[in-house]
Amino acid sequence: MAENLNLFTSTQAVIQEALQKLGYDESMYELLKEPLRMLEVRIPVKMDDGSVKVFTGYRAQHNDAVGPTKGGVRFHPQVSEEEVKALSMWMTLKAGIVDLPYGGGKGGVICDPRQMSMGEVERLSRGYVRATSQIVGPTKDIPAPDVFTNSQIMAWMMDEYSRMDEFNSPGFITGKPIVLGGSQGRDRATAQGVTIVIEEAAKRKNIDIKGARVVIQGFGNAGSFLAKFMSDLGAKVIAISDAYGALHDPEGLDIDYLLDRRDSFGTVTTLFENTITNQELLELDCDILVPAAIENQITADNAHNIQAKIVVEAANGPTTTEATKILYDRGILLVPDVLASAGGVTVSYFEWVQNNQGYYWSEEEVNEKLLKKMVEAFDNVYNVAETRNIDMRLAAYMVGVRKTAEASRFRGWV
Ligand SMILES: NC(=O)C1=CN([C@@H]2O[C@H](COP(=O)(O)OP(=O)(O)OC[C@H]3O[C@@H](n4cnc5c(N)ncnc54)[C@H](O)[C@@H]3O)[C@@H](O)[C@H]2O)C=CC1
Ligand SMILES: O=C(O)CCC(=O)C(=O)O
Repeated sequence: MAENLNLFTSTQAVIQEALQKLGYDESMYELLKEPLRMLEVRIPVKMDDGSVKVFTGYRAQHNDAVGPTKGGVRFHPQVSEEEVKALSMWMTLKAGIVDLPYGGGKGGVICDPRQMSMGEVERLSRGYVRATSQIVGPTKDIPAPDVFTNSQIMAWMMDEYSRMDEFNSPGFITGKPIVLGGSQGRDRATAQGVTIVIEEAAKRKNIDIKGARVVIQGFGNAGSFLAKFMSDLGAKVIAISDAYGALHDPEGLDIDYLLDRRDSFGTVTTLFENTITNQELLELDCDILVPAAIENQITADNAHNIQAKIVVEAANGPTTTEATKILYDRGILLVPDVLASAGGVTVSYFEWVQNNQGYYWSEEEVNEKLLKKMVEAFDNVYNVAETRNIDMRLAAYMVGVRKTAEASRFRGWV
């Protein structure tokens, strides 16, 4: 039978298993198997050549029993309704795992910002906010950056919302530039969180980070900061990649040089000739493999060939359910996305708290609070996995779904 590559239905299956293991009945699954709200919008944008292009966008709100929904907005050609739904469900799980007062939300627009001018991207970003304005807001649903969106786009979105609201609303969105109320450390928070869980996982597997061989797929916000942090800790980053190919040097790549040369979409390999493919990168001999780009990269087709001892998912959904089982059976420790990449939303929460109180923290304060949250979350999930003899993904779903399930129960929804 063909492997299930559908992110939405495969997420549903793990949520169902997690709820069963926690002792909830079928009605809880009925509530949590889909987002409570899903808005599809069409956004007309005046292009630079005078034509009008109409883009399709989405915003999914999985569950708001705990608090406002929260999650990034993705600008990518492969965005789809089902992908956005799955991403919103993963945000609920992340918020539960790091214990934030949020439910999960997520948005996306089908577009390729790499082929658009800055002006076109600005008009699209403002159009997205106008189109979704009825369901988003600082106490309803708080967007943030994701694939191919960044702090400049957050600034335009915040400005558009503030103009409509006739009020400066920094808490409407996170991942903003610091001068507009962004938090210290948000730009590197996802990678910082991934670094913390890599250190925790390495301890469990008796791997010394100093000298460990690390392979990273993706060289954008998550992947590039991670490469820097890993090489600063003395690891050898032997391969990195972007959408066009991968660079490999068994002696270790010069990360500072590559950071200097990459563009704002995380592209760098196009400057080199001796590249390998993203698929070859995943199967390289290494200690730690970090998929930090897109979904469905480790599947039943290549899971048997993964040589890493630890796989840490910085990206959302890079490993299929079947591949998760194969890696588990092979004794490879997989730290799942909903735990590993939760550093981003954690510091987004810190940003929102700072916006709400109008008092801003130092980078040391942010880092200290992030470290505490991530270590606690890792311990929690790891212990559930060990005690129950299950893989860390199922354990993370059990930890992550509980808060929303309980809040829904207390509210009398189920
Ligand atoms: N930015 C954040 O705070 C967070 C990001 N994530 C996840 O991390 C992953 C990467 O996100 P960011 O680094 O923010 O995005 P980004 O837009 O900064 O970088 C994306 C990277 O992926 C590469 N890429 C794009 N399409 C690809 C393809 N088809 N094959 C191989 N590589 C491809 C790009 O070339 C780029 O290097 C995504 O799954 C995202 O959802 C998760 C949590 C938070
Ligand atoms: O920072 C946030 O609020 C959300 C980050 C996000 O979209 C994610 O973790 O996938």
